[in-house]
Amino acid sequence: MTPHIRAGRGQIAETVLMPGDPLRAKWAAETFLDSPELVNDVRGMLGFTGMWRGNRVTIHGSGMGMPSLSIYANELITKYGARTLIRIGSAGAMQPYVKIRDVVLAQTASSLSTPSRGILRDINFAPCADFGLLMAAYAAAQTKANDVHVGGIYSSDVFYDERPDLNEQMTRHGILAVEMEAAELYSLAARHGCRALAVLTVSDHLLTQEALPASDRQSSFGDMVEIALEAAFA
Ligand SMILES: O=P(O)(O)O[C@H]1O[C@H](CO)[C@@H](O)[C@H]1O
Ligand SMILES: O=c1cc[nH]c(=O)[nH]1
Repeated sequence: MTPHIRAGRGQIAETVLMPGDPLRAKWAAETFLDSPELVNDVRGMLGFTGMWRGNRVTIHGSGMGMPSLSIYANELITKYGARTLIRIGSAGAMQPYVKIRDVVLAQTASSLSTPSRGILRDINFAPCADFGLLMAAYAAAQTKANDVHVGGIYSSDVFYDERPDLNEQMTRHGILAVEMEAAELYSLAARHGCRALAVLTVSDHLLTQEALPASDRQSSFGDMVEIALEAAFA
């Protein structure tokens, strides 16, 4: 047990999928895992452990934003022995050729800052995905219906950004999409020698202002979950 996770030590798998939304964790566990067991509900943050094709997997919410993800990822890694952490999140497209429901594999995650900044200080660390997971996810994505893009994303501290110039620079520098957790996940994984990847589904478009409803973000991003599971156990 930790301050934020009530699971016993053996109840968390070495492979953890992390959506921001706890109800996406519930939907994904009930849809894709055999015999999913609820292992956490502290503060309403849901975690489930079950089996996928004979492999043990935990699907645990991260909450929104890097400080929240940092709490759960730290505890999952240091107290429960998680070794492979794959974020399954929604994102806002920042390029005209990236469409709603496309999948984005985050090769790198730029940010203005992360919770790890306190440790890294003046180091302009470049958080990046595990290459093996990235390659396996790209291969898995070729078998799915939606288009896949691989490249840099932007992990923002805010959803409602009042600096349009910032998004313009991200778009100008080829950033594919914005979300709010991957940079800290990659930094933590690097520090603890774990594998990490963010597999994202485009739910919003910053250039066209399209946006999917909350119900779709919660329970319709199946390709992303399958890609994450296939990559984890490739
Ligand atoms: O859908 P999730 O995984 O929560 O991810 C995205 O959605 C939230 C904002 O709506 C942020 O957490 C952002 O990163
Ligand atoms: O952080 C996020 C997530 C989804 N859509 C956005 O526009 N931003």
